[in-house]
Amino acid sequence: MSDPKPLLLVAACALVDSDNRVLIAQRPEGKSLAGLWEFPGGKVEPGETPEETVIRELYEELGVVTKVACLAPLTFASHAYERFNLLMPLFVCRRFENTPQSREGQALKWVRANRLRDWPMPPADEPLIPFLEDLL
Ligand SMILES: Nc1nc2c([nH]c(=O)n2[C@@H]2O[C@H](COP(=O)(O)OP(=O)(O)OP(=O)(O)O)[C@@H](O)[C@H]2O)c(=O)[nH]1
Repeated sequence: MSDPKPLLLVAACALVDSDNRVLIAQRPEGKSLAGLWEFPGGKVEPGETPEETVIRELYEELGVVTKVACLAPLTFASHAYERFNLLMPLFVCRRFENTPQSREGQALKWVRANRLRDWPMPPADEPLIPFLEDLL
């Protein structure tokens, strides 16, 4: 019998600009799911709240500064990947400082919610799109 699949907690954020577009980032070569477009975020480290994870990752990946009060929970993704089960809360953030810049070599794109399907995303993300379309 193989070990039960671990539950991986990842926190992600849809940054929304003044034109109601959402930021997506392309996963770089060499990582799992390379080439797919995703919402900024990452694994929740021990002792972190998901909000703290998002704030840390936005800064590390994009140089963006925000705070807990500017993160609104929108929905979550739950997806069974081959090696783990992903649970991923998705926050929305409209108030942040600094223009997002690619700090880890990832391509960035601002897209309208109703155009997100034009950009291939990980399977866990597809059910998130209607929530963003409704909101934006
Ligand atoms: N940040 C982010 N991760 C996502 C999204 N959708 C999705 O399935 N994931 C998965 O959640 C995990 C995020 O972890 P991470 O971003 O810290 O991991 P990582 O780059 O070190 O990649 P790796 O450890 O999978 O190679 C990855 O397995 C990624 O495939 C998303 O929209 N944003």
